[in-house]
This record gives sequence, structure tokens and C-alpha cells, in this order.
Amino acid sequence: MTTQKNGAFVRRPLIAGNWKMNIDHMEAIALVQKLAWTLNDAGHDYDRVQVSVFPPFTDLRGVQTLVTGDKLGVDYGAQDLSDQDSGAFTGDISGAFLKKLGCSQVLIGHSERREVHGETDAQLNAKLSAALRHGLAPVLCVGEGLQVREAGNHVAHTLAQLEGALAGRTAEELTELVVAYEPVWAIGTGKVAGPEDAQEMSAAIRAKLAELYSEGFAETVRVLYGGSVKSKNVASILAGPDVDGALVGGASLDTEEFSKIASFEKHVDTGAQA
Ligand SMILES: O=C(CO)COP(=O)(O)O
Repeated sequence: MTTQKNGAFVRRPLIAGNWKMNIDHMEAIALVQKLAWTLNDAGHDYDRVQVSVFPPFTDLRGVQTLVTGDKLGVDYGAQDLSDQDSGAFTGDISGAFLKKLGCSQVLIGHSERREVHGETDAQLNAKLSAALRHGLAPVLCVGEGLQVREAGNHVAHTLAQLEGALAGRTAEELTELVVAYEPVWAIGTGKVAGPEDAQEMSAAIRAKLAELYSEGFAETVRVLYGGSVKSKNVASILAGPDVDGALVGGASLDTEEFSKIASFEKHVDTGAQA
């Protein structure tokens, strides 16, 4: 867990829920409402630990109405965006539209986009630029598959994805950047990278950011871990000093479980292991 100064985290942890292609627009309103109540009951302090959800595009308007109407502390964003701003791009969604819907963040380069839609580092570089153009904080997803991990090339592979997506961007443009390390072999499989694996890669990502930009910049960027995060393993994963939060898939659809993940500080002394 990112170190603390005077009781406050140096980097505000982020617990993010990626709903993927689950939850329709009616269910989304119920889920966000229940999540907000559960977090409130648990006394959640959003200034201390940020909580975001990433619903499907069709849910965003409903989520916006609820979050702004009820002044909820939960942030929200989209799972993808177009690299273009408008025009003849059937089926695509512009960052301008997302911004207008109150999105503050957007996922870029989730492994399911890379694998299912063949998104390349060059395309993700253009999508990241589009996010920045529209004032959306990019949550850049990187991570290796099983073969790469077994060959021992996971660090080089992941850092190449990072560099590819950030090429041409300046530190000034990237003040809101979040990087999410998600080893593909740990997504939805129940296999969790060990806390040492999460820390190793988070530290490597931070070192690469320091090399590309500066130490000072690298210290401000939040690095998340994603892949089968649950309430029982979140505390040990976030124990690494460079791991600043979690990108949660399946468990984010269960409000009790997701709320417990957001209360990870309370599990620190439970001895729960990944
Ligand atoms: O892909 C993920 C989040 O983006 C992780 O999914 P799971 O938590 O279901 O493994």
C-alpha cells in the first residue's frame, strides 16, 4: 500500500470496478445506489480512498443522473473510447460524449480489448491522446499473458506496452494518468498474482515512468493491480508500497464484496493471504 504521511496516503488509493459487458441500464441504477448505501454504512471516506465504476456505455446516462442527483461520492468512467472526436465512425463513442456524461476516467487497453478486438499499442496511444484531449483521466491497462510470464519476459512485455501507449506524451499532459497492471492469466481465473508479483511489476512501472519522465512525476502516478481481486486477498496485494489500488472485475458486481474491497485498510490485520 502506498506509504502514508501524517496519516494520509501519499497517493490516494483507487478501487475501481470494471463491470465489463454485465448489468443493463436498469440494473446499473440499483447497483450504484446499493453500492453507495453500503459504502456510506461502512463510513467510507472518498477523499481518502477513491471509488470508481466502469459500466457499459448504455448505463452511463442513468449512472450520471443518480450520481449527480443524489450527490454520491462514487466516480464513474467508460470502458473504452474512440481515438476520433466525431464523424463517420459507426459504433464508436467519442471522448467528448463521455466527458459530457460526467465521466472522469476511461479504461484504455484492457486485455479484452487487446485480445478480442486486436487493439495495438499504436491504436491505444491514439486513444490515450483522445482521452487527454477531452479531459478524461486515462486508466491504462497493461499486463502479460501466461506464455510470456512462463518465459520470464513479463516485465519487458508490460513495460513495452506502457511505453507504446505513452509515446509522444509529456508529463504535463499525464498528470491524471493511472496505470493498471493486469496479468491476463489472473483475470477471471481465480488465479491471483502473489503480492510480490504485484509489487514487482508496480515498482517496475514506476521506475519506467521515472526513466521516461522524472522521479517526481513517477511518484505521483497511481499503479493498480487487477486480476481476481477479492476482499480476502486485497489487503495483502495492496501491502506493496507501489500498489495504489485495484481494478476489480467479477467482484465489483457484488456490492457487499466490492464495498469490502474498498475498505481494504480494515483487513490489513486479518492475516488474509492471496
Ligand atoms: O479484468 C479485470 C478488471 O479489469 C479483472 O477481472 P476479475 O477481477 O474478474 O479477475
